[in-house]
Amino acid sequence: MEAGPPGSSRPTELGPCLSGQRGADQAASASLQSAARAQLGRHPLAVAAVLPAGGCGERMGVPTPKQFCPILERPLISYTLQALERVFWIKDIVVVVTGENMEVMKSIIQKYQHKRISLVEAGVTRHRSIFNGLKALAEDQLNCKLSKPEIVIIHDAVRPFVEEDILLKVVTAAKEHGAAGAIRPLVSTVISPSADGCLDHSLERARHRASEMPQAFLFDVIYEAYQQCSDYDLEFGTECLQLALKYCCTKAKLVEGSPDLWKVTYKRDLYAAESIVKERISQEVCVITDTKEDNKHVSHLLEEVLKSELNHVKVTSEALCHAGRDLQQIILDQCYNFVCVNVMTSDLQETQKLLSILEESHLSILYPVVVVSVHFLDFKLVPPSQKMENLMQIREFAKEVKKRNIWLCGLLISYPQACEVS
Ligand SMILES: Nc1ccn([C@@H]2O[C@H](COP(=O)(O)OP(=O)(O)OP(=O)(O)O)[C@@H](O)[C@H]2O)c(=O)n1
Ligand SMILES: O=P(O)(O)OC[C@@H](O)[C@@H](O)[C@@H](O)CO
Repeated sequence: MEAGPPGSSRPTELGPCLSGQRGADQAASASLQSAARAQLGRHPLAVAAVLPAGGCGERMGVPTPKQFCPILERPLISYTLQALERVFWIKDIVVVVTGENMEVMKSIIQKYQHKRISLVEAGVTRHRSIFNGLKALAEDQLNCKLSKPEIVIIHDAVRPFVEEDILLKVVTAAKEHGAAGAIRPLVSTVISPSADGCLDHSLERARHRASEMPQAFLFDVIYEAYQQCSDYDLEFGTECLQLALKYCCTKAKLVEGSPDLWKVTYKRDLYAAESIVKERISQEVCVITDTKEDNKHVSHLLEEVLKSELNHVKVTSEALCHAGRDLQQIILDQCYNFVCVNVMTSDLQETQKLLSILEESHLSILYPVVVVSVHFLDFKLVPPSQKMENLMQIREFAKEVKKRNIWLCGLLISYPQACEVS
């Protein structure tokens, strides 16, 4: 489906979403969903989200608008979309992008299989972009699948680390108060300069807070506020909560958020975001083996060593022959790191089987999957050079699977048969 004509607010819905990827999230979200039902009332509220993503990222200092800058070779905005997609009670996600970035956005949705996304054209300021997103939800257009929600979440597309619990808190608070927004303690003290560039006064830091996102509103409140909004506010304003207060006399409920709600603004924020993503996907390692006794023995030893070396990481062992059952569950639980154990063989059959399973699972669409093909060989029995030929195949393999975001490497370990590995 094409996006609406330039400048229109007619949205477009694009792209199916990952099924497997969401398995673990469904389990995790189930408890929150029941909490949501309890807090949002017996008849689940119609909740939609508007993600302003029409900026140029001037402070980032790079040609690419920061929402499209890569984190682990995947655009930043895709992480935010994934975070919102994990929340099953958000029925529509309206992404507001400039006309020139519409095609880029559509390709991101297609490549990462995002779902429930509608695209709307941005305005020249953030408030105008948000207003365009709200119009798309307000205008009951016969040919579009969007309908006016009771509650609308507004969340900057460059705040990727948003969790379901803060979304539920601001939506629940907005249902009661008409508006709600996440806040964080100030890190620096706010001061007010005088005309001559000297300190006029400073604000008491403990009595003030930083306004973050997500924010949530009764749709009619925030839509009315934007319709009443002055051009000055649309041009220079930075705070949606203030619009609800100024134009609808609605005092937003302030909700303490987690430290992860920060906005990617400067280049350093991209590096920080990438290290957070890396840390999150490095929480589990799965040692894969076949059922040969030797392999099972070595993989068990390897598992114990990894557990002791990576004591904060969950290490599991699985036999590849149970792939249909156990490995799929491990994949659903979002393990992205695999060690494939091969004892006394340099052939890659087991590793190839694992790679096929991983490719079929689409696990690597959203995050890179790391596979280490470990080969324990007795160099006295067979000279390494002969075995190295086989293992050199792994380089060709690695080039091939890298195209599907699977990072494969090989490890050759001397494993003298004479001694028992204790
Ligand atoms: N005309 C605009 C300007 C900003 N935004 C979006 O509003 C969010 C927060 O704004 P900000 O961090 O200021 O983004 P930029 O305006 O892109 O950054 P800069 O001010 O450094 O140019 C971002 O997701 C940005 O894409 C938008 O939708 N439309
Ligand atoms: O001013 P910026 O466009 O960088 O940021 C916009 C908002 O994210 C920012 O004003 C928050 O404090 C929430 O309102």
